[in-house]
Amino acid sequence: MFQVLVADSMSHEGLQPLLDAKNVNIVQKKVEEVEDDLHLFDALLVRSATKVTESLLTRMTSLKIVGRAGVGVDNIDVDAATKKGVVVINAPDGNTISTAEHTFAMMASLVRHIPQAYVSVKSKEWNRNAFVGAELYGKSLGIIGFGRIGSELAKRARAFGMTVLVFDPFLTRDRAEKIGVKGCSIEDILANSDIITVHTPLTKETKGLLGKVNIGKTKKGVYLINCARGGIIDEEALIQYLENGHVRGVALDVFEVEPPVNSKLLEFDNVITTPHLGASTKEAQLNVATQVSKEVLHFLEGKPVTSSINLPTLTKELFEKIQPFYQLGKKMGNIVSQCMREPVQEIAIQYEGSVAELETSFITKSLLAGFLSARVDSTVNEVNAGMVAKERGISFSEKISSNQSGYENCISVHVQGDHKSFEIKGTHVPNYGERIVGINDFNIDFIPTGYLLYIQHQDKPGVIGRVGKVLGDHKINIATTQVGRKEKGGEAIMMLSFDRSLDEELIDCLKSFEDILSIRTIDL
Ligand SMILES: NC(=O)c1ccc[n+]([C@@H]2O[C@H](COP(=O)([O-])OP(=O)(O)OC[C@H]3O[C@@H](n4cnc5c(N)ncnc54)[C@H](O)[C@@H]3O)[C@@H](O)[C@H]2O)c1
Ligand SMILES: O=C(O)CC[C@@H](O)C(=O)O
Repeated sequence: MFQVLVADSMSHEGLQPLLDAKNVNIVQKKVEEVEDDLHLFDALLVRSATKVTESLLTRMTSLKIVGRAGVGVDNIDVDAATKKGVVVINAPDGNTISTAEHTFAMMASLVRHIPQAYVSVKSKEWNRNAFVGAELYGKSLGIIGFGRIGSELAKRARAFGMTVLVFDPFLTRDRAEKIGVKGCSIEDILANSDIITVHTPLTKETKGLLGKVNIGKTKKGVYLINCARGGIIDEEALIQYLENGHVRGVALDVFEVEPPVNSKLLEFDNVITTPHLGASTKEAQLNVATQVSKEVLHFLEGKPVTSSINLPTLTKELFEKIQPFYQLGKKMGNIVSQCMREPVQEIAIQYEGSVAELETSFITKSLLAGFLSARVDSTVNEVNAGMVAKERGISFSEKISSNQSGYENCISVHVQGDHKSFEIKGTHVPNYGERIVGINDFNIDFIPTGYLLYIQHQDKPGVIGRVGKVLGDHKINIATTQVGRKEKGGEAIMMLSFDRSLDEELIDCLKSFEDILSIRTIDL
């Protein structure tokens, strides 16, 4: 009999697949209430309230799977779960419509002062002049993060006659055109939107995305909305811009700390809030609970799961053989993503030599995960990478070729974007490790690890020396250097590695050199 702990409140109807299963016993209690029995549970189902920490995972010694009835898994220590061999699944699209509708409701409430007017009428006032609002019609809505929720919101905004501007590193021209929105840079969104709403996950890239600098670039009188995750809009900066009147109004469903009992934001009349209600509809809760219940049951019964966000389903033996290429693939994907910072439509992977005899689809997924994780968040991995890539309109293919690389094994990747393409080659040498041996037709040889600087430059005397001098002047120690060129005096590349990351100011200084064509930092 499998023991399943449902630790947060969940739709009873949605739990029916588990309740109906003859081999499952469900306990619906908070973690604190079953502290002594934690070691008995095979599965744990949560929403966002229960924090699935490393310590909780350690105490749940029989745990095999965690099911998150919702999208964000920021309340689950996925790395710790992965290390312990615990599968984490979520319900990625069950609450999309509810959250998009909630965001829309917040937007309408914000520009028409509905919450403030409600409170006023309830206090027996009848003050029509105090709540004159604005129409949504004809306004520009900037959507940052154009995944499931962002796209659903865009459809609704267009139906209201709004101009929709969208920023998402994954948005390709094709996808934008299909949905009828305008893909643009974040700078365009900041400068031209009347209302800006964020729909990204909370990652190290999106934390504070709307902070002191970026809010300062918005139109005076802008409205801001966050129904994604607290922290994407920096609360301290937001308070400053509310105080100086730059931001006209804010709608928040989520906060850096929830509940936000001590937050100064609650003191502003033009900040409207809900207590993380985006997904709180009967429909969404039924959807997400049903999705995770079915998946958990499948998993416990030994059937495949489709929405796992951490573990690959490989046998240990096969995994050991693939492991070195798996790692190499992930790093190559990550390098490509960081070098090619523009929308990508196609990723073509070619395998040559001994690696081609292995189950390459796993390496492909690992490579995609490396590529996507540099853009999405840490929850994209080899299990869901293919699905996420397709959702983002990125096609990928793999080809097995006869070995013409000159190496015992070789993985080549060609990435095609809207305006540019990028190529990289890697190999794994037994007892020696992984090497990147080609970039865009340049032969090179470096270990993909640490902090790297990829510089394209003219092959002229003194360029390498000048770079070295500036780094030296800033007390930056170069750990390794690799250079490559195709012909004397033509285009050349440098790959430098460091023990620590380089600051923006230094990169800007290097970029200003005449013979430097481009610079990319790569953090592996
Ligand atoms: N308020 C709620 O109750 C509630 C409910 C559901 C989801 N959420 C939050 O909403 C978020 C979005 O959900 P979704 O289902 O649309 O996820 P999604 O993965 O479909 O979409 C997220 C999008 O953000 C984009 N993105 C990532 N980094 C970016 C960056 N730096 N700049 C711009 N775009 C970036 C990704 O490319 C992706 O398209 C979730 O991560 C979750 O945290 C909140
Ligand atoms: O469980 C909830 O209600 C919140 C869910 C939401 O934040 C999510 O990420 O799916």
